[in-house]
Amino acid sequence: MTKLSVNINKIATLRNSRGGNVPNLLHVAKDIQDFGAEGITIHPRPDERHIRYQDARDLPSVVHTEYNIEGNPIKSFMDLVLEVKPTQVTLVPDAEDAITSNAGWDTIKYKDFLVDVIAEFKANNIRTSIFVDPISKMIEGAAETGTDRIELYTEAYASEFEKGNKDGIKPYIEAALVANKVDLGINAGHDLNLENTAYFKQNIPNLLEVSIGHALIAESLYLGLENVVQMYLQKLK
Ligand SMILES: CC(=O)[C@@H](O)[C@H](O)COP(=O)(O)O
Ligand SMILES: NCC(=O)COP(=O)(O)O
Repeated sequence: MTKLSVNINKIATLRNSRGGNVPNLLHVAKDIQDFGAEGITIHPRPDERHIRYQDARDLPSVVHTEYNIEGNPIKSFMDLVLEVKPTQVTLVPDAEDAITSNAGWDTIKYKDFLVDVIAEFKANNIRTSIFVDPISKMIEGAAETGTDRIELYTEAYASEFEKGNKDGIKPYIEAALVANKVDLGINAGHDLNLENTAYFKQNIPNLLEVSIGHALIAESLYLGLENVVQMYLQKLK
């Protein structure tokens, strides 16, 4: 069984573009869970361009499934996560000015740093996951940090899949086999969508969770537009 955690960053992007509270992030998070999703993911960035730190504090009032907070463990992020105490924290080594996450951790170079950060979160009963590329030695390095899980960075898979190359899954299968061997739980995410998610799931042994945001929100617009346009036409009769 693979859990779906919906990343709601893009709902906050849309809300922030007008300065008001439409769409209402808490309402959307509540609906997503009512519709069956098993988790809510957010990735507050230091510039708060989408999720604000206050959103992270407000969401526990409605999130009754798994609450996953992703981000680079700079001091303000660590303080926030330790205050909010989500189900899971996913550590992502993204630069402050990155448009989106664009690489996994070098778990060998940053081992000592990761060991300390992970120990602090685990001491506070927060499950830990670290974002990694599908490279065997990075998975083995992840196991040395004490993390509970890894999140496989799926951008490369998604981009190969879009080109029609299903072999893009191969490094992920190898990485998953290593993770299984060293007893790390496996999550995955980034650019997963309605086209490529099933094939990924079918091929990755013991995939515990996927977090999906950008495509899922875009697909919700595509699939919901006809209904809403028809509803407006009714109003205008
Ligand atoms: C780690 C990861 O892949 C996601 O958190 C993704 O980076 C979403 O963040 P943005 O919505 O800011 O692109
Ligand atoms: N961890 C990945 C995530 O939360 C969503 O990534 P994306 O679907 O927005 O690319």
